[in-house]
Amino acid sequence: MRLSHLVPGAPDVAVTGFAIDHRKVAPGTIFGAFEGARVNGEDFIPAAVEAGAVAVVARSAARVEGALHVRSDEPRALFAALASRFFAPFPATCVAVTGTNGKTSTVEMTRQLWRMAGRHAASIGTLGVTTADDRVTTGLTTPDVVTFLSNVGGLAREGVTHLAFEASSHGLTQYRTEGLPVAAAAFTNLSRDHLDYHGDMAAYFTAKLRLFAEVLSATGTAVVWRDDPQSERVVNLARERGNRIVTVGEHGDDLRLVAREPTLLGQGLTIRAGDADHRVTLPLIGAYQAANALVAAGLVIATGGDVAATIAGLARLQPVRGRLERAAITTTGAPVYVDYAHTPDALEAATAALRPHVEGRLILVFGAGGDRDQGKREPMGEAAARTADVVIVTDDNPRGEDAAAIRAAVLKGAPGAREIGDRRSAIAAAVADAGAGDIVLIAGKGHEQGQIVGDLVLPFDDVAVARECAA
Ligand SMILES: CC(=O)N[C@H]1[C@@H](OP(=O)(O)OP(=O)(O)OC[C@H]2O[C@@H](n3ccc(=O)[nH]c3=O)[C@H](O)[C@@H]2O)O[C@H](CO)[C@@H](O)[C@@H]1O[C@H](C)C(=O)N[C@@H](C)C(=O)N[C@H](CCC(=O)O)C(=O)O
Ligand SMILES: Nc1ncnc2c1ncn2[C@@H]1O[C@H](COP(=O)(O)OP(=O)(O)OP(=O)(O)O)[C@@H](O)[C@H]1O
Ligand SMILES: N[C@H](CCC[C@H](N)C(=O)O)C(=O)O
Ligand SMILES: [Mg+2]
Repeated sequence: MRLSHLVPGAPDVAVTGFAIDHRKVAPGTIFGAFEGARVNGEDFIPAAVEAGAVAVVARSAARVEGALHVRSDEPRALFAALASRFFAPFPATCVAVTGTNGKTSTVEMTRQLWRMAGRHAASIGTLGVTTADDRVTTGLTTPDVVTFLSNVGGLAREGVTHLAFEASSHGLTQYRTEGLPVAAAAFTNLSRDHLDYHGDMAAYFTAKLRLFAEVLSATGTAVVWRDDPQSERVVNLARERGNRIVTVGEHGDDLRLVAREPTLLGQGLTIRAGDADHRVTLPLIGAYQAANALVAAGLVIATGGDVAATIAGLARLQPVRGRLERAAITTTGAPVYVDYAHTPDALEAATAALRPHVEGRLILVFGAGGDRDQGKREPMGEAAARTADVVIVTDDNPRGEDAAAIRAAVLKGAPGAREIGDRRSAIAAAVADAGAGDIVLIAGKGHEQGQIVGDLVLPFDDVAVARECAA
């Protein structure tokens, strides 16, 4: 590709790639220099030019010498638009999911439902880039724009026609997922998280709404979990923009959840679509998993899927890694579940999912991550104390913070809880304590494979540790 094709009036030189990190610049690269939360990318412009950048996308105020300065008031947006032309073509049908909780589950279920319908489908999110036969992790829920667009282009080259991806609030604020046509966008729910980055709930919600205000195609469909109090704003925004709207949930118009009865291994759902009631057994427990399954079905139907076949497909959904995953049974017969709940709302959802199955006590092991929203810690403790019978507060990725201080903040909300900092010891104590009729829930890390302490990632897998402790 030639620079002059991307930027009118630019020199006719070859463009070999895109980078937002000066350390990844090679001769022929277009460098995006952005002001970040930690450092100012504009400081690396001279180094990028030195490494061979042919153009730099940056604010007008930035200084660029020795390469073309492509100016923009919103350089991240312009950079994404140029990069998308370089990495295209993309899968014909792309859909995105935002919301505080449920993004990973929903994109994974969407991918599975498409596959059942014979589509060549993939998902991108916290679990990585997932196709029918492969999964590669990227480290972030929504990878940086270059990683994202190059992966999406790569999937299209492999023959993927249907892509569901997670749009995190960080990703939306930083224009990480721009430049490809988004046929449908889903909203799962809104509750407290990430206020360290966004400041307050209003700014956090505005970041999420960008998906509907700017990223979703003008001709696309908004798929909305209607039981969330904040869904009104999403519906109004979509209406103002003239998007088609598909609402799902007990208050949904298009896929109405009429009844939900927990069974031993799942739940029976009655879903009203149009005039017809469809009954299906979802092989997953918990209201939250039913919610995500309905949003996924909404996305598939919004992009042309058959209504009856899509709903019937819910009966064959496979569990999502690390989301209410049954890891082990203790020697006393107590099931041990692993879940990725890392917000107050998610802890409520995960404990509520298990409660109908508890005959004795619900024993909850969890902590809160370091270098993340400090204000969610006490509410997480409160949610735990309110919904579980026995609470053990432990460590979850302390990162750069003092682990004991994080636990103390959580314990403020759960004064009666036990404190066992070492996560393996905490899991061992819960497993040892569990008797017949009890259930153990280990929350916060789900699929994660490491405990981040300082700059180190120490190998750690809740499922594996639960199995070792239960053996
Ligand atoms: C807070 C946040 O979102 N940070 C991410 C973001 O940083 P930023 O744009 O603010 O960048 P910065 O580090 O200040 O640097 C500014 C610019 O200078 C560049 N740079 C920086 C250093 C250098 O030597 N050379 C250089 O060119 C950077 O590439 C960047 O473009 O862009 C960086 C480059 O892509 C990411 O690595 C970084 O993720 C950090 C590691 C992170 O922990 N992010 C988490 C919080 C995150 O994004 N989480 C979300 C939400 C999770 C969820 O709830 O689902 C996610 O989508 O994963
Ligand atoms: N629809 C939902 N409503 C409430 N809680 C949910 C819902 N879906 C998932 N959860 C809770 O949130 C946890 C994380 O779910 P999931 O990974 O699907 O969300 P996510 O939005 O991708 O999270 P992240 O922000 O980390 O990427 C689950 O393990 C569960 O405890
Ligand atoms: N996407 C979330 C994941 C949190 C997972 C939890 N284990 C933690 O480290 O807090 C975040 O980056 O805030
Ligand atoms: Mg996720």
